[in-house]
Amino acid sequence: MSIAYAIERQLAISAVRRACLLTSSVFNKLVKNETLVKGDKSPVTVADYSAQAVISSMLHRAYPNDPIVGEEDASDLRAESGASLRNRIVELANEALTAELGIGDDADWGIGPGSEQNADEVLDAIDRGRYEGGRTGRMWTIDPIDGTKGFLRGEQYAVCLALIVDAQVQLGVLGCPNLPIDWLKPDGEKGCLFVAVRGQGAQQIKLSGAESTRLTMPPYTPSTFNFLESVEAAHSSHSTISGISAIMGLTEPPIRMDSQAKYGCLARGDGGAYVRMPTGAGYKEKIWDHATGSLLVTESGGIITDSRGLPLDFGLGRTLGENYGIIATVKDAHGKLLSAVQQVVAKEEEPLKSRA
Ligand SMILES: Nc1ncnc2c1ncn2[C@@H]1O[C@H](COP(=O)(O)O)[C@@H](OP(=O)(O)O)[C@H]1O
Ligand SMILES: [Mg+2]
Ligand SMILES: [Mg+2]
Ligand SMILES: [Mg+2]
Repeated sequence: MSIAYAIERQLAISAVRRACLLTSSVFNKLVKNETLVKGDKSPVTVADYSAQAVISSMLHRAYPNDPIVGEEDASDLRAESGASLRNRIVELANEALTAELGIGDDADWGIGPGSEQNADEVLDAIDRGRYEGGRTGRMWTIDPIDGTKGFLRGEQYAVCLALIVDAQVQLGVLGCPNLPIDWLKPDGEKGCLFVAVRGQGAQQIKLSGAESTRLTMPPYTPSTFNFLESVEAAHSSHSTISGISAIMGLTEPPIRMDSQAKYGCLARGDGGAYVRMPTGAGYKEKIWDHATGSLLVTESGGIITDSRGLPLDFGLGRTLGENYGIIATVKDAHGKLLSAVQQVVAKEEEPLKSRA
């Protein structure tokens, strides 16, 4: 009997691993003019673009009909003003696609020496991520660097890839080059891959090789329970989370970390819950920021919902639509956490209501 998504899993691990090698090598060489500011004021670097090109090219060679929802697009690079950035991205993508890795599960996906692409092919690979998403069919979603701000600070970031079929995440791979393999040894080996397949559990694999560990969240223990939250206060309200912590009577401070590395840490028990609460009206969470992480949560013994207790809906397009907030934790803590979240939200809404 064949195991569901076995080929896709191997391909996804291989693609994320190559993209991680690219991003970590770029970090050491990044120069000032290799970062752009996008329309929404967020940063994007040559590493984001070239990592998306690498993953998208590998997916396309194996599954040419699968659409891709990718965070980045190549419009700024096609302009004349983008020429030097474009050349650098083509060079980086080709370096990553043609490298010989020599790691066991990096099977031959039609890449390796001799598989260079020209500039048009690289830009087209990036632009294959323009798919609008939706309720039916197969699609991949890529966040080539999640936590670009963390990446630029030399802190945590994640390369994220997920396969969604009929609005359900079936497979997710997260690459975290700067994350210690063992949280208790912060100066030890860094570089983790987190992998989950629906119904098949979640694992951590070393970025440097094949060694893997199965992940299970520990049971709820109030004395040690703590939150994982964004570093960027603009992405998730720190004050709401401290209110939730007070209601639950928790004493441990939150761990601040950029990117979906938070989901990887949650799945392996480094942190009790990942809570993300909106800071202002209007921002819609993107599917590539949560697809992989949500499967890591459910496959390691957790539950993930929005702040009203509703499941995240990956069938609405490129965003999670009106989902409000993200609440992810081990099964036996989710009810308590959700009730604390709702109390804080109600309290925060009181002054608004009395003014109305
Ligand atoms: N106002 C906002 N509210 C919530 N998330 C936001 C936001 N502005 C940007 N983001 C998202 O937050 C992600 C980083 O999450 P975190 O804060 O957990 O590290 C960004 O991913 P990118 O870095 O891929 O652009 C971006 O998609
Ligand atoms: Mg971004
Ligand atoms: Mg992101
Ligand atoms: Mg990103």
